[in-house]
Amino acid sequence: MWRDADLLLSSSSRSPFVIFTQDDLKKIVAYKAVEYVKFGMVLGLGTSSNAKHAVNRIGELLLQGKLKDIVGIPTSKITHEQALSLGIPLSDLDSHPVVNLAIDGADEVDPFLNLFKGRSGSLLREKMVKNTCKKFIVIVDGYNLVNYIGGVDWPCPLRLRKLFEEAGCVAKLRTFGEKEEPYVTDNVNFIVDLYFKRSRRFEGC
Ligand SMILES: O=C[C@H](O)[C@H](O)[C@H](O)COP(=O)(O)O
Repeated sequence: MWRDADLLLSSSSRSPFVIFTQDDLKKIVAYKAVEYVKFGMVLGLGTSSNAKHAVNRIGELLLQGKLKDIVGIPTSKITHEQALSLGIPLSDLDSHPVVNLAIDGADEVDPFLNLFKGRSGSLLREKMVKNTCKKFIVIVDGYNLVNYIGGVDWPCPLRLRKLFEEAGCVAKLRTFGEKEEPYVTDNVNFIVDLYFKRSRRFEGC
């Protein structure tokens, strides 16, 4: 199945084929997103397999002196620890209530750019950062592209415990390390992994 396969892409008609893994592609879009980071910004640091690469890149640029005077607001404990280990200065929304730019991932993206988020269990802080940021960049890869939100056969974490009790459903609150609650948002700045899109030509390889 193409989603599970390594991707075979040609960077130009003359150069040899290059094999990109799924993780390589996540890194490419994450690095592209980090190009929007400027000196002096307050940054929302997202929590996802894609955003992880963005945080790494921010740390790398800081170390190289190519980025200065930024402060990060992590959206989860795991991102907090990652950023700390990279020497990224951190703060919180109490001290920095306005976030200039947030970079995060998403679980699902439909053709109208509606998003589904929250399966990685860090949604509360993600929501708070998203609601205060001036610019929100969501980085996704081909795994996340769906025809319609909620159509993928994955668990859908909800906080609507009481709403479904009458129907005999029992809600389970998931904790850190699992997936917690979803939300759908739209009208965001959005970078689609173009490399992955192109790779569809190689579907079946
Ligand atoms: O709660 C988690 C966030 O909304 C994540 O951004 C989302 O679950 C995507 O994470 P991943 O890229 O690790 O699947």
